[in-house]
Amino acid sequence: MSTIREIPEVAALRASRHLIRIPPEIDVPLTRRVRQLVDAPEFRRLANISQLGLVSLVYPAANHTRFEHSLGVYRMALLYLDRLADNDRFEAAVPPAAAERFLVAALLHDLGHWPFCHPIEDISLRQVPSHELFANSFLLEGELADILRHEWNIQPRDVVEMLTHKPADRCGRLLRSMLSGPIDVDKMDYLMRDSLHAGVPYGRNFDQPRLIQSLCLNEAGDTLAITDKGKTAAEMMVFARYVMFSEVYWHHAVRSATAMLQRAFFLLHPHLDVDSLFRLTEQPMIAALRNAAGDGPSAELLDGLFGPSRKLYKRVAQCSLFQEPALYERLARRPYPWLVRCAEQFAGLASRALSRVVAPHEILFDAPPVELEVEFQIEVFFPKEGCYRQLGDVSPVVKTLAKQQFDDYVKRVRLFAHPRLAADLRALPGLTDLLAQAIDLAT
Ligand SMILES: Cc1cn([C@H]2C[C@H](O)[C@@H](COP(=O)(O)OP(=O)(O)OP(=O)(O)O)O2)c(=O)[nH]c1=O
Repeated sequence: MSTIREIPEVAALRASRHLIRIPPEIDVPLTRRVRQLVDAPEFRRLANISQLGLVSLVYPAANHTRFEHSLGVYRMALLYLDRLADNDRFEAAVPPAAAERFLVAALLHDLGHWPFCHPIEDISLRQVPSHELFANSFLLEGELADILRHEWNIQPRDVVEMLTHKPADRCGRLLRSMLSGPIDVDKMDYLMRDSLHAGVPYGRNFDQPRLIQSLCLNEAGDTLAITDKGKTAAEMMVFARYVMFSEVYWHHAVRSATAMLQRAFFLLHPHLDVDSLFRLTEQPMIAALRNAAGDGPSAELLDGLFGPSRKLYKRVAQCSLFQEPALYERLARRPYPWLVRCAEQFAGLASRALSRVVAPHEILFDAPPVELEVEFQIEVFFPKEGCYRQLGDVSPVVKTLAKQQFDDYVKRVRLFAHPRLAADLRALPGLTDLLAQAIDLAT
């Protein structure tokens, strides 16, 4: 095999047999060695982990799995390679063997995800590994590792490196930007797929084929870029991501459910064996958490999420950076245990103000996590002028939505309370002072 187009999987893009169908009417071509990976237990596990976790409590059809998404990402990786195979600079920089490793890395990029991975990772507990690190145990040994070695002639360690390390060489940097960057194969699939299953148009409202058609290399030749033909599609993708965050991933009821799970996990984690817990699929993990909760405070939180009736905590107060910058700045990107202390202090103050017992777990503070989202920095090539410019410099939409603190626009600070308390707390005349006092006491 001497060219990218001769890679059997890229050639199979034009095949009419051995296809897996995924929504929306997309055929993913399978070669024998791809099927072997997809059928391996480490990959099958993803068929029992939902992509969006608690989002389905708000958007009931958002039940698609990491398995479906991974197949979508793999097909997207094939389309990227097929397009870039026409690019002389790409062909010169990326040998076919490296392109094959990229395909495998795209397919396996989510192997380390466990159920409800994002909310749990976001609270940054010492005992919780990153999902990228957790993937090592599924990638480096077992059936899947044997298939990589014997059927693909790929060392599992090289896939781990491609997914987790900052590469020093040009080829590595280029492939890495296709796996994790502003227009990576992951975002291209999940924005469309999450939007489709949630039943909203926002994440699908950009011209994917046009964007793929415009893929090229940046001026230095070590990162993915686009030509000016893809500029509008890229701007609309930035907007799609912004709206998906505000309407789906950071929807207030999704955040209520997220804050409930985070507090339950935080209360339980000293008694959990996280390594074996994270190997479970979704339903067994829920059962293990509820079992560990017994009749302690986390049981009520977990029951509201996973019990026979849905009882999400209600909003008592919320603000963005623009509404209340001082309050926002005090709560955003602070360590999670400190947010729990704020909630405990607020529960004490609220007990006095309402003259009834408010238990600490009945109050939840939710705020943007420490980790910031990826910035949308991408070069645009203007062939007529023969120059490259940053998309943010030629697009007011991107400048506003992506360059300047994407997180502060879409992620709010919120105070949630148990439904039996929320209305009374909202009616308290001194609520804002109570909030400020709780933060002072926790600091
Ligand atoms: C941030 C976030 C993402 N998600 C979903 C949206 C996507 O389907 C998926 C994205 O996460 P991943 O697939 O883990 O990818 P990522 O974190 O590398 O994403 P990005 O490149 O955007 O930084 O998780 C949530 O459900 N809740 C969240 O709070």
